[in-house]
Amino acid sequence: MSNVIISVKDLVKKYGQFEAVKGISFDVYEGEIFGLLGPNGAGKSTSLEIIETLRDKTSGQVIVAGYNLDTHPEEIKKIIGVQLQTSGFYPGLNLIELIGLFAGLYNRKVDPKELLRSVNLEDKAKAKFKDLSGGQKQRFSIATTLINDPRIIFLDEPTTGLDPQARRNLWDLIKQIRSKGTTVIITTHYMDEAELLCDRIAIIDSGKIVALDTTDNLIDALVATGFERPKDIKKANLEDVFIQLTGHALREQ
Ligand SMILES: Nc1ncnc2c1ncn2[C@@H]1O[C@H](COP(=O)(O)OP(=O)(O)OP(=O)(O)O)[C@@H](O)[C@H]1O
Repeated sequence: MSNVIISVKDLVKKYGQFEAVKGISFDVYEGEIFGLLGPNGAGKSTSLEIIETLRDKTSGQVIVAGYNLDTHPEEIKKIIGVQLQTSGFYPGLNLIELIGLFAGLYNRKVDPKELLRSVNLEDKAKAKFKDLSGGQKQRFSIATTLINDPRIIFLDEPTTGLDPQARRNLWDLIKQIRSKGTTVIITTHYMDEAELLCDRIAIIDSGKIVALDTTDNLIDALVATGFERPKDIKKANLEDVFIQLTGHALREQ
């Protein structure tokens, strides 16, 4: 049986009279990639930001790695990595300088070259953040979540706006991070991404969890209701064509 690393019970968040999160409960196991899926406004970011200690909750209980959010938020901060909006990075600094800045904030010593190598950006060490491509920016922002050697990282829609190669490359990176034992919590609007990447998925709608299981079990449960998809008559789709023609390799433009 896997260890529970995050336990959320009856979490409620009200913004004034509006209840954005309506009493959700879920556990995340150590070492898994856990997906939060839901339409815009479902309450995904609110829930994540509460667990990340960045937003106050209205009620409920959150335990992260044995630490209660109410009493030990500082301990939680030390063991998590949070992907910041890339707009928050100083655009004119190069990647080595930015890593130095973050390492200082965390009071950590890191080898910037090693960190950049882990996200396949060693060639860009001297490049300014603003001169990176969209995919490179995302990889760099994931690198910054790893600076404090966290046990859990939180990724909020990490592949939005990326091209197919860059998305696949990012999926590989996320799997690689998990293979080292790091727990990953990710929000996404992309079903293919959730299906490929996540061990388990919680589907959130209007502040409630409407389903929580492995992708396989969720699909099997739907099929068991008699649901049948219109038959795919072609064995490939346009994305397959695109990848076949333009290659799998990551673009470093
Ligand atoms: N600071 C705030 N004040 C008032 N209402 C808020 C605030 N932040 C979020 N909300 C509302 O709470 C609800 C949940 O928002 P949240 O950002 O958590 O959703 P989400 O599932 O992350 O959506 P998205 O996929 O669009 O990021 C929305 O209806 C939103 O308008």
